Amino acid sequence: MIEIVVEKKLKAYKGLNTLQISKEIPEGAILRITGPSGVGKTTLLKMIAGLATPDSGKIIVDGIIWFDDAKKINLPPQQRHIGFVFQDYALFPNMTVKQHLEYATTDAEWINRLLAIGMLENFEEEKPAHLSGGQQQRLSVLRALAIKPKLLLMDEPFSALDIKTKSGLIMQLKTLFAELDITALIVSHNPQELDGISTDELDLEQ
Ligand SMILES: Nc1ncnc2c1ncn2[C@@H]1O[C@H](COP(=O)(O)OP(=O)(O)OP(=O)(O)O)[C@@H](O)[C@H]1O
Repeated sequence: MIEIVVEKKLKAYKGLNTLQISKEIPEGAILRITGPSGVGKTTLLKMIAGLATPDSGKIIVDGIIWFDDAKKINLPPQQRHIGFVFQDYALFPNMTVKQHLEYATTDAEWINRLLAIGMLENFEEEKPAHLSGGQQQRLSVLRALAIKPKLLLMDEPFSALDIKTKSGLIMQLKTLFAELDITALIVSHNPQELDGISTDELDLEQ
């Protein structure tokens, strides 16, 4: 169970906007996060990952306090064991596809399974510059999964994929999430994209 009650002032088109979130997310949930551009979807994921700091509130995951401003607790990102798929992929330019995954895990069998899920088996020696946008995006998803996170944060993770590739990948992820007990928070603009996989929705209004 993830309990989030946070506030953060964000720069807005006109002045400041306060992002207010209050949400309980059960273990194993697949939460779709929606809302207009600039409302704070990425900022929410970053606050959960420990990459941005709320102005006030609490983030409690499985009974462990990750953030509590009153108690002055703010767990560093590396202690949160989160998988993060960044909107801009954030790949390492000098690492091959395989090295991205080896950086996260030493389990060769797991790496091979991930490469198959991402349809990147024939590209394992390539660096990001030699991959298509969709291949780069799939690599960023695989890298986030490589550590077998209990919590996976994905920021528009399918935006560069064609419909067929996307639905194939989503179905494989659904199986994997259940197998690994992953709770996933997915920012998605496309209304139909997560049909049949998402279990809950958080709509951030402006
Ligand atoms: N650390 C920060 N402190 C204050 N404001 C911030 C911070 N980080 C981002 N912002 C501002 O908060 C707003 C929300 O940004 P964010 O990237 O979270 O939006 P988003 O909902 O993910 O948008 P998009 O759908 O366009 O990706 C932006 O106006 C941004 O400039």
